[in-house]
Amino acid sequence: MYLENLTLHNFRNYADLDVTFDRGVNVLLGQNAQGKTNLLEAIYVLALTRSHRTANDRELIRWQHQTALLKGRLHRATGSVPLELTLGKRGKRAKVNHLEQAKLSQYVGQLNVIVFAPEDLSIVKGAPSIRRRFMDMEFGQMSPKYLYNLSQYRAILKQRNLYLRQLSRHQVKDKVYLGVLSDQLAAFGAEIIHKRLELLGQLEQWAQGVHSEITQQQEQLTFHYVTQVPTEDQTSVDHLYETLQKLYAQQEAKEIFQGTTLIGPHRDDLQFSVNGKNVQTFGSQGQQRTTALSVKLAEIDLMKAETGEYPVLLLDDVLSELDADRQTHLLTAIQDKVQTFLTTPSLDGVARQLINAPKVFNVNHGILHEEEPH
Ligand SMILES: Nc1ncnc2c1ncn2[C@@H]1O[C@H](COP(=O)(O)OP(=O)(O)OP(=O)(O)O)[C@@H](O)[C@H]1O
Repeated sequence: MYLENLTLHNFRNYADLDVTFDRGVNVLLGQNAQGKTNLLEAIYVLALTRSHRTANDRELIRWQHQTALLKGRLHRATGSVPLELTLGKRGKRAKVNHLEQAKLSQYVGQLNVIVFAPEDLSIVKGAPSIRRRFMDMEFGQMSPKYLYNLSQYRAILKQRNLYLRQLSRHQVKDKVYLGVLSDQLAAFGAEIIHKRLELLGQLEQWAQGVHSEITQQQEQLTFHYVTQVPTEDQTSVDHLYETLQKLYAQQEAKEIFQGTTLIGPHRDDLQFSVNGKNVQTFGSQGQQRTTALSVKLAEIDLMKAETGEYPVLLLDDVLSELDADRQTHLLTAIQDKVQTFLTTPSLDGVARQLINAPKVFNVNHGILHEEEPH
């Protein structure tokens, strides 16, 4: 799939933008703080209805304005799909084919994007919450059911934590209601863990191939999903469900004491190892970078396998973070395959030689000027 064009109205520092993209590589060139990342963010928001940089939608609306409008025509194998998203004070509205979608989860998944920014190195070295967010954002795009289970899980988790706090403060006594919430949480939690395991298994295979190629067969990358559910109970949704139920029963006193839910996919983690050693703790900077790059490139193939089409790739200033070999690997892997948006302060060195006929835009204070093709 690729994004044919984009119209923005009062999004970040873009008052009005109307631009047509290339189906190959689009380069956004410019000094600091001109709006390069804002444009990638706009594409990400058009795809997922939320930003990868902020949880506060207000920040996305141009200062001194009340609403932001994002529109894009998406090209899919089955035809063109107009997408529209309005962000306002009272929330957001999303349209597919000019039809308003009752639920945002019905909208997400039309346009699939993968973003790769320097912060993505934190997928490897950062806190577990970053890896959970990574799994949720990527798998949510591939599976509407995953997204649905996740939103149900989060809602019940909130209720359950509130109730555990009330129990711990002796404001309520009835544990039957806690049991009901635990049951529901176990049901949605089991679905989430099961899907994560399934998709991680596939992602691992793709990532192993890429990693081995980048390191000239010197390194083998492996994934390990870290959860309190023992491996032997991870084989089916039913097993996961029963085990989670048991764990909630066993840990009840502890959870009431702490006033929070200690077990479930919101506490799980993902571990990456290179040649059997945890790369988060023992890996060199280079190994961590290669791991992050392998995982990102693997996502492209996984998304194609799951959805039938390649996603759109957003590369935010990553070239400067990668050495020449890794840059070469990245750019050759995407050539003529994936529509790519790449921000950079300058297009010198490897990139200029490797990118085949890019469409280059100069970004200047929220205005785009297309460069004449070389
Ligand atoms: N809601 C908003 N309304 C208007 N302008 C905004 C808003 N949010 C951010 N900006 C402006 O957008 C600019 C930042 O743009 P962006 O983050 O895209 O930078 P960039 O071109 O990617 O540069 P860098 O290479 O430094 O990351 C800043 O000038 C900032 O003041």
